[in-house]
Amino acid sequence: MAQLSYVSGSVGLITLQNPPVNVLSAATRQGIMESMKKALNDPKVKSVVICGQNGVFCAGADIKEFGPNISGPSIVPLIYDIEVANKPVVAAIEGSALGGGLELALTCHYRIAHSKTRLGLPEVTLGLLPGAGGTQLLPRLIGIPASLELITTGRHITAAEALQLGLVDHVTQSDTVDSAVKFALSVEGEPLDSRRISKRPCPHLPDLDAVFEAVMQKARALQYSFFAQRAVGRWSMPSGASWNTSKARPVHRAAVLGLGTMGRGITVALAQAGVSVVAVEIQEKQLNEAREHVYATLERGAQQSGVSPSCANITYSHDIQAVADVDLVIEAVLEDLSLKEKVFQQLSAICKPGTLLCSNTSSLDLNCLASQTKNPELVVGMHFFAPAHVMKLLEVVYGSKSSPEAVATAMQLGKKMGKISVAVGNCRGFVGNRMLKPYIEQSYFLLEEGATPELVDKALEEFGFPMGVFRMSDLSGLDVGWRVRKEDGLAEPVGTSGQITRLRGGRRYSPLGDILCEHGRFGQKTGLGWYQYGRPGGRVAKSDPWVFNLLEEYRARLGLTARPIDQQEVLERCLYSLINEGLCILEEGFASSPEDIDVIYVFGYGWPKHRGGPMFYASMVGLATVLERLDHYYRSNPDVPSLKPCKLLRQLVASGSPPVHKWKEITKKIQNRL
Ligand SMILES: C[C@H](O)[C@H](C)C(=O)SCCNC(=O)CCNC(=O)[C@H](O)C(C)(C)COP(=O)([O-])OP(=O)([O-])OC[C@H]1O[C@@H](n2cnc3c(N)ncnc32)[C@H](O)[C@@H]1OP(=O)([O-])[O-]
Repeated sequence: MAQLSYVSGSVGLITLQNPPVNVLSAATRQGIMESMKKALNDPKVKSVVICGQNGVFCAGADIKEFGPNISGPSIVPLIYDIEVANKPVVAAIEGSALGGGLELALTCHYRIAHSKTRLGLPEVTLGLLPGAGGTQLLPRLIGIPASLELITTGRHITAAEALQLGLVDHVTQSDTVDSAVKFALSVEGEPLDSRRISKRPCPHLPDLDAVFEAVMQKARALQYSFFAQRAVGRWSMPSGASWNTSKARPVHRAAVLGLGTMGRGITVALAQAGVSVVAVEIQEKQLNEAREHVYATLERGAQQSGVSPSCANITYSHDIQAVADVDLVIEAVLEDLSLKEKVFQQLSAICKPGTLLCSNTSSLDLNCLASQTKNPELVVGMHFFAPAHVMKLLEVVYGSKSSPEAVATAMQLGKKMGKISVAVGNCRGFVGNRMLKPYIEQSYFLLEEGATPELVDKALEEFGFPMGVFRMSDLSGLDVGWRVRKEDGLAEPVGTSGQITRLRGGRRYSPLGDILCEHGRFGQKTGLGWYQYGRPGGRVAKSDPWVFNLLEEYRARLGLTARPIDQQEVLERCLYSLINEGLCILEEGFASSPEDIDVIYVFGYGWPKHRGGPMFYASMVGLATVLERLDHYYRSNPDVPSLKPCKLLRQLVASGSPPVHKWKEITKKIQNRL
């Protein structure tokens, strides 16, 4: 499970051979030990290179071996013997170097990594800590803060980040083993003491407590998120109805109406959950494309999970009558209120009594849809997030007439589909999208005042979002928001009046997004948005001089003077306005707990899990600080109501800023007064 060969005359090449990912099983450890001994005792060998077969270095200890009776040589003395070797040992790292695999590389004297390698110490995701020296070697190599972050999050890093941290000595784009052999030849005979990491003193960190506190804060956030994710299942409605007083109905057959992107994803998710699906699409071409797309997606999913595809669960039809005998319908037609109202009228007439009628709408008023039916108590929203068969979050939206049984049924179906279902009220945008509005609004205002999309996105991505607001908007499509703003009468085409106005109904408004759309810049789908992507459908965002020129002309035309804006201001204005909106939602009773809001943002909007969620983060920053900063920004932007601190925030601060799990009492008091 490890083989020694001789290359370039004096290099002993040890190849780990335990497909597919060269885990350190007993036989592999035995093979490494024997090969290393042979190489070190062979006078012809002047240096050693360790690599992995199949383009993977090593995925760590063999998890299948975990248990009381691990056989074979222990891993710790094995890798220690490498470090004390009197010939240079070079790790040729490609594919993955994870856990014990990275620890093996750390005991080598040098590390050469291919540019596509992923490295990390993921033990914490297995409930372990690195057990082969990683906790001692890593801090001595890259320092305590970076080591703590890698060990406590278990995240994988790229070769580029590893090089930047000093974790590897060289990154290659060519053949990794060749590069490592050449490197080994170049260091033969060099002194090795300075290359033995365990010999280095552990770095002294003056603010070690603060660093550990930051780690503890992440741990607290992850633990909070763990429990919040479970708390949302104990939902309640303003009427007092709740999860333990409402009985869900069984759903054996469900229909999906409208097989666009969302309808297809919902069909896949239902089929994968073992629910029999009637997939209905009136346009023949769209129906056929959907059938192929769903089949291919199920096939791919089956290959990954090893479960047989569930296509037998799905029947397709272009006739809405096909939904007559299902238990529940999920409508996913175009986001157009009048069209949806017509559909709900038809469904109410066609479906058997007791059928639940659900809409996948992302922000339209559920009460309008319910009012088109004979049984408005059977209407709820099931707001999925694209791609619907992947994203974990499901907002279950109750209208004013939705029955607790209908909510319980939708919540249970969501859970059966592998979703994290959160019950929310029927305000505009529900919870997630409603909070997104001030977040995006502030990002536009920051551009007007001097920021660039790159600066804003960098601040948000360093905070932990997978994508900053502008890259995210380019991904989801700028035309989506543009359509809503036009329907709301906000997006006036600049061409007509020639004037650019920045007030709508007495409130500050930025038409920057509208201007991009008027130029056909919808984001990735058109290849141009806040960034350029090379071609329609391109994924790699590159700065676009056109955007910088637009911002300069725009500011000049409006007499705006750009000022320096730092990352802290970006975070405060984007995140605190979002947090404030979330507190308004709590105050108005459209979410029943701060945990609901945090779970929605972590699982639906990319909020970094190690920061707990907007509400938890606000409590960590300090509610008094959030209040003070919002007051500050509102004073200088009185025409931006989303910066005005809400009553609940003031009440919480006045009550001594209690921890998140104690907010409910105060929220109830305010709601009762509403
Ligand atoms: C001492 C030390 O301090 C401590 C104590 C430790 O080291 S603890 C261990 C720490 N290491 C890990 O946590 C790494 C876990 N693995 C991965 O993250 C991924 O595998 C991968 C490396 C990124 C490749 O992903 P992939 O998508 O290309 O392939 P795959 O489908 O995932 O995996 C391909 C096949 O390899 C199996 N496999 C992968 N890693 C394994 C491991 N560490 N042990 C046993 N089997 C493993 C996996 O089950 C699958 O097998 P089968 O199902 O086909 O029979």
